[in-house]
Amino acid sequence: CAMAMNTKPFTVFVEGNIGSGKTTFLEHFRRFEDITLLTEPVEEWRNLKGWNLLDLMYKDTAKWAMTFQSYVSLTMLEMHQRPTPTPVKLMERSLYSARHCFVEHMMRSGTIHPAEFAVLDEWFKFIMNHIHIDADLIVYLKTTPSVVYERIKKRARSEEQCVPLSYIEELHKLHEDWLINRQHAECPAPVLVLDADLDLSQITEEYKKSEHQILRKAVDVVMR
Ligand SMILES: Cc1cc2cn([C@H]3C[C@H](O)[C@@H](CO)O3)c(=O)nc2[nH]1
Repeated sequence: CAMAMNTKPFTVFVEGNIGSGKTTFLEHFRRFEDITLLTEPVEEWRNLKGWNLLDLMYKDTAKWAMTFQSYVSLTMLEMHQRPTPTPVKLMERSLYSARHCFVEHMMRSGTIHPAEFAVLDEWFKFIMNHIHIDADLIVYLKTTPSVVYERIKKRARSEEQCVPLSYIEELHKLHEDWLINRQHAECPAPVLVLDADLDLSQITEEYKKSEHQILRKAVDVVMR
């Protein structure tokens, strides 16, 4: 059903560690015509005018992490701002996980210089204070670091093969601080936690739990 352009879509962020199954989760909703799926623009990060920023970041993190996260945040902002013709919009990750998980980790681990962190943080604060970001629900694909570490090995995305378990564990803790302990207030959306350790066969039940909640909200938005 066409969306009256004056109402905002019910916007869902799908968040979780590397290898937690976000893309698989989003693809589960591909069949619904009333939902717009915005998957992580990894291909844009892999080819910005011929430069593979993702690979550069993993290969020489100290040199390229700031540049990479700066571009990731720009692509995220573009996705947040992209007009959505459907009542529901599902996004893979967000400006919030960019700042509170990835940039935060890079600052704490000393991967980026405090001056670089300060610049990224000023951009984030400016956006938070001047641009309205829709956020109605966060689906958190909660995983155990060792489980996703094995998946990353199996998935064998070339740039990630040197990712150590310690990085996955630190990213997990930052997701928990943000989504379970709610240590950051900019994104007040409720969090639906799914057990994403489940393997593909079992996880359909978990998806059904979120599907009901998301689609019911979509009906509310359309009927508003
Ligand atoms: C918002 C955001 C997403 C994101 C992904 N990544 C990395 C993790 C994975 O290896 C790959 C695809 O998610 O990109 C990152 O380093 N920083 C990020 N920030």
